[in-house]
Amino acid sequence: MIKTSGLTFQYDERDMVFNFPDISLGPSENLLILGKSGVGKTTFLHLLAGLLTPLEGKVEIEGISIHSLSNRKMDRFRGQNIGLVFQKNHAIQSLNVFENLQARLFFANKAISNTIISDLLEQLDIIDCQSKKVRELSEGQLQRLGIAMSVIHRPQLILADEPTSSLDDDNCEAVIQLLIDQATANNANLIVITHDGRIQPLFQNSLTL
Ligand SMILES: Nc1ncnc2c1ncn2[C@@H]1O[C@H](COP(=O)(O)OP(=O)(O)OP(=O)(O)O)[C@@H](O)[C@H]1O
Repeated sequence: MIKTSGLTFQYDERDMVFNFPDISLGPSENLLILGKSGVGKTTFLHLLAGLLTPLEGKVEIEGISIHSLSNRKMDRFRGQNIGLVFQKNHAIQSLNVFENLQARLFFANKAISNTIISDLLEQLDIIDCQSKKVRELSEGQLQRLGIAMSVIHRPQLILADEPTSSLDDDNCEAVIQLLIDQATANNANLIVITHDGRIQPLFQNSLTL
């Protein structure tokens, strides 16, 4: 569950102040955040992930006010409870697909289960790539690995930044459906930011910044 109240943010004293709307999602609810380029979507997502500190207001995830945590506790909280899907893949190039997921579980301080990894790779249809190095993957396979890495540790909150901007309609819907399925399977919240209106019908809630 995630709830925000009165969130504002400013990059620098001379910059404009962003005022973000309050959001509140119950168990397993998802949200699409739309908005034109430059309106502050990524900034909002980074506040929700605890990567930026608000000027005012708070973000509560599973009842914890995340910006009141120390940096060390915040890093640990994020590693264990949040799954981030970025436009650019953050997998470790020198490891293969399977090893990347083992590493993700290690860094989240979760037990390393090869069965859970295999099951997820099966679900995402990249089991045949498990021994491939990251640089040997196609764009679509890389995107699936990105999703696998964001959900393998069963986070309570999945945050995705423009996951579909470079995809055709079929792949766009497939990627969003994968994220929704993973969130539902783990009883997690999913928040996606985009300027891609194609995916709006797949979401329970949406708001425009
Ligand atoms: N580190 C930064 N320092 C100063 N200004 C920044 C910084 N990052 C972003 N901004 C500015 O804040 C505004 C919002 O940026 P943000 O990336 O949140 O927008 P966005 O809605 O995600 O845009 P896009 O859809 O193009 O990715 C932009 O005007 C941007 O130039």
